This record gives sequence, structure tokens and C-alpha cells, in this order.
Amino acid sequence: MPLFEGLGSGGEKTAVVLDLGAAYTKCGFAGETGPRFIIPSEIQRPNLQQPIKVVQYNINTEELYSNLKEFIHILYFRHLLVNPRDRRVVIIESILCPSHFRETLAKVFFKHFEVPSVLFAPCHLMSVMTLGINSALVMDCGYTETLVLPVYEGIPILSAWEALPLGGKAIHKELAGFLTDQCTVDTDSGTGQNVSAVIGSIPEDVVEDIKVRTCFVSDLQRGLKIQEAKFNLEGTAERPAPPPDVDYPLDGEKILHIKGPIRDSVIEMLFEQDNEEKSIATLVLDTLVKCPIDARKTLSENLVIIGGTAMLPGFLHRLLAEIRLLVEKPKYRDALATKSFRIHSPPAKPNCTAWLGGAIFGALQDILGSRSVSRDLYNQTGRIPDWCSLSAPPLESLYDTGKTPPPLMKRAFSTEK
Ligand SMILES: Nc1ncnc2c1ncn2[C@@H]1O[C@H](COP(=O)(O)OP(=O)(O)OP(=O)(O)O)[C@@H](O)[C@H]1O
Repeated sequence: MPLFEGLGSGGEKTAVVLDLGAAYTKCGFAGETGPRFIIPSEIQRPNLQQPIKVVQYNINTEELYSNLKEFIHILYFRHLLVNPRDRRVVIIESILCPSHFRETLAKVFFKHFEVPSVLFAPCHLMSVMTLGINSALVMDCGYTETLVLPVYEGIPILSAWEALPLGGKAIHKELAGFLTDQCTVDTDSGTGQNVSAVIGSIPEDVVEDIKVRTCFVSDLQRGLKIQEAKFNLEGTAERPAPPPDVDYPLDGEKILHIKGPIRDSVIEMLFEQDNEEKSIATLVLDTLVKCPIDARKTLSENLVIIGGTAMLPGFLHRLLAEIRLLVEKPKYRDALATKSFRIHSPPAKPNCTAWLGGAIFGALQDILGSRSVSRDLYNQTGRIPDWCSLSAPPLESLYDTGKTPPPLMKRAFSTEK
């Protein structure tokens, strides 16, 4: 329990802040400097060997409701150890989160856990809050995708977002392929054996561990040479000297020999341009081109990079070098109207920056009170305000006639009469 709660503030209890990511959930209390815990966004079912991912957008609502209910139960009663009815909730969400997912999540919180209020806060906007600035170009390079969204004077410019399905998931897939095709395993019965013959496929958590411990991002010159050698079918382009091979222990009894070239080449997929000439670096520039011309300089000088994949060693350095190379190309040179790019260092690790923004926002009790959706309001209307359902009737028109509507965002614990 946060220390300052016992100091007689007399107000409401600090809010729970939840960042439900596709790979990892970060959860803790508002006003704290980091999440209390980071756990995989998965649940185990006794009859299934594989864990079930909680963040899935293509399953039916009943199944999603049941998965979310089970997962949030674990959050409250195994990790947070607080009563859900006592605390507001701040949920960090992606702007690409489908309405049916956020509605099901809100239903779980309000109907099953009876929380007093819920606030959905966009992760890009929350990350900007950690720096005390109003405008920034935010790139989230997490598990499923890389998503760039500009925030100008505190308002996300939604029409300018750009995304690619490049993140941890894509890297793991490529790395798993390289490991099974190119590496060998030593066991008690012999050395240099084929990986798929000995262990079949490598589990994703092992692939992730190998990525985090052994892979890195090369600098621009080296990266370009690696790409050139990869796409040069005649074999005339020379690859730069690879890093040393690594022996990785598997199950405590086998040794996986990881080839050096895999360690640097696997991450290149983020920076290689695809058939449409897109990479994670072009996302930044394409977003800028879509922004009003007088906002571009402010945005390009305030880049904020969040998401766990940005924690790969060398990632930020390479991204900036790629951007500086691209701005000189004719496609961007004339269109951009800015050439200076700078990356902020937020006061948290990239995978927790959005959570920290939510924790700061959640600690501003008056603001939280006026911006959250209260349980009363939810019970009367049965839905939460959503910027993407603007064509639906306004919430006020949904109240029963003759009934006093609650204030749109009511303070659940207000002591005011
Ligand atoms: N120190 C690290 N070095 C490299 N990669 C890391 C590190 N820590 C986490 N990651 C990677 O970051 C990814 C998860 O990032 P993050 O927690 O931002 O994603 P998420 O919020 O769960 O997913 P999404 O943003 O798609 O919803 C995983 O692929 C993980 O392997």
C-alpha cells in the first residue's frame, strides 16, 4: 500500500493504474514511480498446455469477457491485494484498440469488480505527460506493432498516425526461424545435432530470452552492409565481421550454439524498407509529412520513443541515424520542412513510460475525478464515451426521462454535497 496513504490525507485511495499490453501487463498505483509488477498478459487453463493470451481482438465477446475477468481477478487478488471497489482505475490503451475490446474491459471492471470509476487514457498522450511537455511525436515500438502518433498542444493528431506490424512478435518469429535452421544443439548423446530433431520448436519465452540477452542493433553503416549482403544474391557484397557465437543453455542439460551473424542481422528487419519502402524510421517521417507544416519542427525536435522493443541495445542511436539519412532523400527533403531531430529521455524505461504517465495523471485527483467514467453513469448508459463512435447518440440522450442524469464524469468519492 502506498506510504502516503497512511499520512491522513483523508481523501480517496490512490487509483490503480493498468497498462494491459499484448505481451506484458504493467500494473501498480497512481503516484508511484514505477509499476508494482510486470507480468505476461496470459492466463493458464487447467485443460490446456499453452497459456491463453488475454489481449486478443478476434475472439467472441463472451470468451473475451471470461478471459479478462480471470486475468483481472489475478491482478487484484494475487498481486495488488486491494479491494477493487475502493479504487478508481486508470487504463492505458492504444488508439488502435477496437471498441468491442475496451467495452468488454469496461464491463468487466464495472459489472464484475464494481470499481467506482474507469478512465481510458491513450498511451501516447500519457507518455508525453512524463516529460512535462505538451507536444511530441511519440513512437511506440512494443510487441505487436510500431505505432507513431503526434501529440500537439496536448491533443493527439489522430489523422496522422502511422503503423507497421513490426515489434517483438515479428522479431521472435524471424529469430525462431534462424535458430531452428542455422543453429545446432549439444546433448549428452552427441554434439552438433539439428535443433528441430532434438527439441522440435523453441518455445517463445526462450526465443525472447535469447533475443534480450544476445541480440543488438548495429550502427547505420554496419546495418546497411548487413542488408546489402543479405539481398545480394550473387554474393559479391561482403558482410561485416559478425559478433562471436554464443552458447545458450537449454533445460539445464542441452547447449544451443547461437551463430554470431544471427545476433545482429535479426533486428535489421525493423530498419529494412519493405516493398512499399516503409520501415520504422519512415513511419516517423511519413507521420510528420501528414502534420500541419508549422507543427513539424516542434514535433521533430521532441521525439519520444516508448515500448519494450526500443530497449534493444543501440536502438535509439540507429533510429536517429536512419532518420537523418532519410531526410536527405528527395522524397522527404522537399516535403518535410524540418531537419532537426532530437529524442527525449523520459524518466522511466521505455516499456513503462506510458504506465508512468498514467500514474502521474491518476495522482491528480481532481482531474481524475472530472475525467473518469463513474459507475453510476455506466450503469445508466451501459457504454463508455468513445471518440470513434461519434455518430452514436450523445450519452445524455440515453437517460430515462424524468431521471436526473449524473454529471458526465462524476467524482465517485466526492465529499461535496
Ligand atoms: N530489455 C529488453 N531488451 C529488448 N527487448 C525487450 C526488453 N524488455 C522487453 N523487451 C521486449 O519488448 C516487448 C514488449 O514490449 P511492451 O511491454 O512495450 O509491449 P506490450 O505493451 O506488451 O505490447 P503492445 O505495445 O504491442 O501492446 C517484448 O517483445 C519484449 O521481448
